[in-house]
Amino acid sequence: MIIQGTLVSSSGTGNNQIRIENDRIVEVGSNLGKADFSFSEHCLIFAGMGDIHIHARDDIGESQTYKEDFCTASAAAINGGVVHVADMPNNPVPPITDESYREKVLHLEKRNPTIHFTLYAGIGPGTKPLSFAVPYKAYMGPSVGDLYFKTLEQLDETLSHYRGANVSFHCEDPILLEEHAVAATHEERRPPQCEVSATRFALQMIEKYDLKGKLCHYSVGEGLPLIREARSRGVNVTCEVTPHHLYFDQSDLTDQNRGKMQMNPPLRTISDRHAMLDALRDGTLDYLATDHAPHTLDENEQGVSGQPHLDTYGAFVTWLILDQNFSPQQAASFCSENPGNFVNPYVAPKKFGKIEAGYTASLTVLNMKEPITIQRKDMKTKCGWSPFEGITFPGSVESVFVEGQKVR
Ligand SMILES: O=C1C[C@@H](C(=O)O)NC(=O)N1
Repeated sequence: MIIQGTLVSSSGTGNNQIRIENDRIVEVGSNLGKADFSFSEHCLIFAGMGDIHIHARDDIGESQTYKEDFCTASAAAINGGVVHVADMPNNPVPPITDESYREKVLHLEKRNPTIHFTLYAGIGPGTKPLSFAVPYKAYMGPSVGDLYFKTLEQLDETLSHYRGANVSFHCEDPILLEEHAVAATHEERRPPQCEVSATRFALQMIEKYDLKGKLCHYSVGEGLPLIREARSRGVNVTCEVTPHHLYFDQSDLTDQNRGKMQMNPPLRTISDRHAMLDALRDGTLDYLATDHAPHTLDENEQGVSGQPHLDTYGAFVTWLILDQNFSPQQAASFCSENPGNFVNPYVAPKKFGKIEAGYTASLTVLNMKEPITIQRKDMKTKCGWSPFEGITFPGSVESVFVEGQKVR
């Protein structure tokens, strides 16, 4: 199969052709032959985009498949132009923290979703590393589910067994969360200092135990200098940012939308939001990762935290490029290459993130001249709603290729 159009990588953009055999890219060049699919100059072709922080809620124990499952998450991802995801372990009973991880992999294989899922294993009080390499997730304090630490000392003790591991941190300090538990609003119960304090501690842990660290859904401007400083000393840390922390802030909150707009960490100030946009531009933040957290609208109204975002990933990227002055090359870094680099140690023989010979033939094609108004009826996520309903993004997903197949 030959695909032709404007190819985007982190280093440049140009009209070119891609030759695909089975599920692999075998050649990129200008004269490969007659194209099977040719995309207009309004379209940008990216290496398949990856969302490395999602909650598919589908597990071997008590899962919550009334909200989502691997197949509906996969359909939502394709709708949003996402070709691989990494799934979080905070499902109810028991969250996967041990060798039962293998059973979850078998369960996933049985479901047979179209796109690739990388699975995180949880780290909780007293857990030990698995006997094979996986990415881990540590909830520093309570969020959704029971997998979390009550004190940072407990986290330190547990992490001492995970030397050298790949650990993603949910940065909210449990003691400070406790201290603010009686405040009036969700934002006040989870104030910025919870995240800043947890950031400081996570960075110490990453350095102390030589971890490959990642900070999840980063939201506070005040924490960014800590991350930059740690990196300048060689601390191995990368960071995610979500669409909600880039698009919404506390000035968007109304009495009517508080339920839908509740998540952990919460929406911050407008200056935090601008700091996140700037930090994504300057490379302090490495991944557009959604924290796709499907709950039913009723649950959100009752105070459950999290928003679904997979369906709207690609359209949101067109907003970053066309309305927020990100270059397509920057988007290729934080949507395709960096997520690919994160999962590639775990997905062999697949290889995500670039349009180059040897990589998996998964592509995301965005149409930069075809605006889309987000509507509930178009969502594929099982929870069936989007925080962006009624909002028009300036472009949309034109086409998606997953491992050599055109799926959209
Ligand atoms: O950390 C998290 C977890 C997520 C969920 O629903 O699992 N929802 C959130 O808002 N934040």
